[in-house]
Amino acid sequence: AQHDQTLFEERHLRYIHPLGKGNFGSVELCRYDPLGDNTGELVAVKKLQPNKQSTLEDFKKEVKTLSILHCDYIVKYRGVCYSTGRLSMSLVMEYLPNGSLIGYMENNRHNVTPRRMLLFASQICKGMEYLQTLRYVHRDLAARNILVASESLVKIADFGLTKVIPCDKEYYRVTQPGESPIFWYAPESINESRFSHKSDVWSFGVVLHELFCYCDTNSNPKRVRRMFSFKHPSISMQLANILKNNWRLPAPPNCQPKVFNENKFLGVIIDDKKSLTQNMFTINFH
Ligand SMILES: CC(C)(Nc1nc(-c2c[nH]c3ncc(Cl)cc23)ncc1F)C(=O)NCC(F)(F)F
Repeated sequence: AQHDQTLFEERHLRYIHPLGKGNFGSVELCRYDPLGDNTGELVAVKKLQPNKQSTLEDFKKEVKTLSILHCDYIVKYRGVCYSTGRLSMSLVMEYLPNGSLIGYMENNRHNVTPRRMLLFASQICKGMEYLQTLRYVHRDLAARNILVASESLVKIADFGLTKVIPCDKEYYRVTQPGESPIFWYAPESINESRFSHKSDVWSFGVVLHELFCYCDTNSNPKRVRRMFSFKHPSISMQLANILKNNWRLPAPPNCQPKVFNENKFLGVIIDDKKSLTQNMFTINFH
């Protein structure tokens, strides 16, 4: 039978070091080295950490989701690795050495121009537009979940919270919201645990803010974010209230007027009536 490229044998998977903890699992850098001569390729391996929130079922859904996504702006699925005895499985993805957008923006602050930020934003938009055509809602769109493939390419990653919108509805209601990143949540997600393409558009607006703040957690967003970072009923109630009173994220420091003016990002309110790419293309890139 033709060799299955998506099946990784555990015995050839060499652990190198941890990459980080995502939704429902930890991701490690490994080298898949069947020849045993260190010429194998580097891969990011996500191991399921079964706990109260996450189950093998959820993990299998995440694997299934990533395996059918084929888009330049989404981290590539490489395959799965079943551990001996098939007690658990791991998700194997391409490894991008530049890491997440947060670290990249902090380390490359001086040579990332607003033009490059807009390029990154438009790529995230196209990745999200692709997800939307398949009726997927990411639910955790944030700069920490964007990977930098090169100085001119970023990719969306961490599909641990991604859900498919049922055909007869326009939104997905979450039953037991776990540790929620409420700073990135649209009002209806905070108040009713409702998620849709529109709530992804809202999160995209927060990612724009992160981008134009160079993902600098020390600027005002840090104070704002610290107010909302931990999930606490009164905190999410507070956030819901000030959003209801039309508070919005302040302009990023030294952000040009053409990008942010009158409390509107990029000259337009990120209009949740349109798809992400339409939003992006109503913004005239210079
Ligand atoms: C949970 C995990 C591991 N965290 C990190 N991944 C990588 C990291 C660096 N290179 C990578 N290549 C592939 C993948 Cl899946 C992750 C990385 N670098 C730093 C991280 F904290 C992650 O998935 N974060 C979302 C992402 F950064 F990927 F958008």
